[in-house]
Amino acid sequence: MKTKQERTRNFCIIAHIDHGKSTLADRLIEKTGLISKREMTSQVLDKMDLEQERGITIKLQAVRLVYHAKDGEEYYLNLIDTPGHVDFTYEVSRSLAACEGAILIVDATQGIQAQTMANVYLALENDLEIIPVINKIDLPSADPEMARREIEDYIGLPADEAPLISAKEGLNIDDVLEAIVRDVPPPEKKNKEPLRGLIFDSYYDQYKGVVISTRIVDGEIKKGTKIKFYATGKTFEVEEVGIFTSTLTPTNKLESGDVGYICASIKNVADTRVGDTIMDEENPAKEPLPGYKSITPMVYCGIYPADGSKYEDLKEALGKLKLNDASLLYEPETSVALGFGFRCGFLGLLHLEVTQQRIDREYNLDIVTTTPSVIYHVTKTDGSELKVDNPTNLPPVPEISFMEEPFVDANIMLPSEYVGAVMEICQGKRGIYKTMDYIDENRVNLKYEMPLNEIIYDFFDTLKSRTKGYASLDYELLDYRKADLVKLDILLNGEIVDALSFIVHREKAQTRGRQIVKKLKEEIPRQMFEIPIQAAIGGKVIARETVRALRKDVLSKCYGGDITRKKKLLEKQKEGKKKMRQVGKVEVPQEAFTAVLKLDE
Ligand SMILES: Nc1nc2c(ncn2[C@@H]2O[C@H](COP(=O)(O)OP(=O)(O)OP(=O)(O)O)[C@@H](O)[C@H]2O)c(=O)[nH]1
Repeated sequence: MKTKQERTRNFCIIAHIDHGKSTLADRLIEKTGLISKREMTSQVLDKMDLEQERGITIKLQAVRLVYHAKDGEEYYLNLIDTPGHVDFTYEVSRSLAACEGAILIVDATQGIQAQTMANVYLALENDLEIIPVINKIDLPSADPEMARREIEDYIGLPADEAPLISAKEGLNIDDVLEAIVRDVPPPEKKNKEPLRGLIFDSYYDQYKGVVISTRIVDGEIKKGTKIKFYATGKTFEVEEVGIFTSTLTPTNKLESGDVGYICASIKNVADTRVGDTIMDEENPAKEPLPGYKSITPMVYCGIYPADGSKYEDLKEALGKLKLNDASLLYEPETSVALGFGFRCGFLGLLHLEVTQQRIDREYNLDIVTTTPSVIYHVTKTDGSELKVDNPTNLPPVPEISFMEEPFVDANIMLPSEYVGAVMEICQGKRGIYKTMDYIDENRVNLKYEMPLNEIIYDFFDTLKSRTKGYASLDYELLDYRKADLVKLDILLNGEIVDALSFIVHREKAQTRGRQIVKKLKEEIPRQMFEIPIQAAIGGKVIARETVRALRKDVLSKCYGGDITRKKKLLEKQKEGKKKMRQVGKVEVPQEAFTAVLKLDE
């Protein structure tokens, strides 16, 4: 009879988006009988509504499965879910650090994609045993041989015995479970050492306070243990420990090798940083677990209530979102054009979009967001340095000695026929070509170094549309580089609209300026007076359009006509007005603030 620890496997599933991670997780859960098929709503692991709708995994979750293997033993399989998007790379890496093995799903119709590789590298960095699995073999266009070849040739993993499965139809799922038992090493047991637990996730629960997901690496933890978090230095007394089944199930203790949860009346998720080490306050380990990083947002924008009187509601909504999202930053800011609002920091564009949608949907608030910005490093002529995430805070030009912008390493995987088109896009975005390798005879991996501020303007959408959706992208921050950057202001009726200013490379300022004034002309309705729309750099106008004045009284059409029609027209106008922002004398529709983000290059 094997010990409990010999019968434990900690693993996660890694894949490119949409290759079937959540679907396979569901099948594994179903097969091991944790939840009966009838009870199962689809995709248990993706708990948040929005995640289900967008088909992406945002919050990490873990679950313990009990599997009766063919060798007659009963195994405890701890499945740790990982978020599936580039914005959450650090969280993925910490989840992987909680495991000994990873199932690598490759879609048999698509082969290896950018995030397949990004995830493989993360798994290798964490010394995980990788088990390749080829999914979607039920589809007529599936080519399992191609997927196998790519796994062997490009990743360098033997794939002869890779299970060929259909997660959707539940085909060959047993092969995956057996491979986990056979190939993933059991956790090392180090019960005698002082406690060290890795935090790989946490969320706020109304009744229990913060619930921490942890992998106990050394020692043990139980109710009453006084714990200390290494990075934040905060101390708490443990109230409950347990494991994740379909709910939280309390246990007496968690010990070395276990994956489970801890509650300790913690009020603030920011005290429980992903990657931090849980220690025993009375018997602290000498060193924390490796790999802790405090993550900083890369993309910033202003968020304002569309209706100024809803400021307090927006504040409350952000506060609640922050309860479960330690990486969301916000602080009050004011804008001349938009009034009172918040400057918010995000891990990336997807994180921004998801937050925007949650405010809209869960809190039913109409918001206006300003142009997203990256963080620029500015060195002033007096030698001082500052970081600027809001164009409005850029010092006057004569005070700036030079500016630096963040660059990323971008990996783009695509069918070779689109190489020309993609190179053109990258070059247009100031990309610097590095290498091109063949994944197989039809697909290539292109590497570029690119300014992050170009990626946040529509790069991903352009890439997808020019490659019929076949290109996949992954990027990570590389360094900061000097660049000739300028602040582009937009003036309406001669006044700068601060919410529309942004920082751009000088070479692109002219084109962008022209595009924006043109777009704004389409968005801004004619008013009683003529409205000049100008783009300017440091007071010098580089582009201009004019919205001509309304000449006729709109109501004149109905003059003497029937009164209901007139009323309707007035009501319609009133409704239209609600969505308008008053900027100086000019009424600007809310959409205008975001329309400038979607410019065709
Ligand atoms: N035909 C077929 N479709 C599948 C199979 N597995 C998954 N799918 C479909 O592929 C799509 C993506 O599957 P998910 O499981 O949501 O993918 P995912 O990798 O979890 O995606 P993220 O959570 O965004 O990372 C869904 O529409 C699934 O129904 C399969 O074996 N066969």
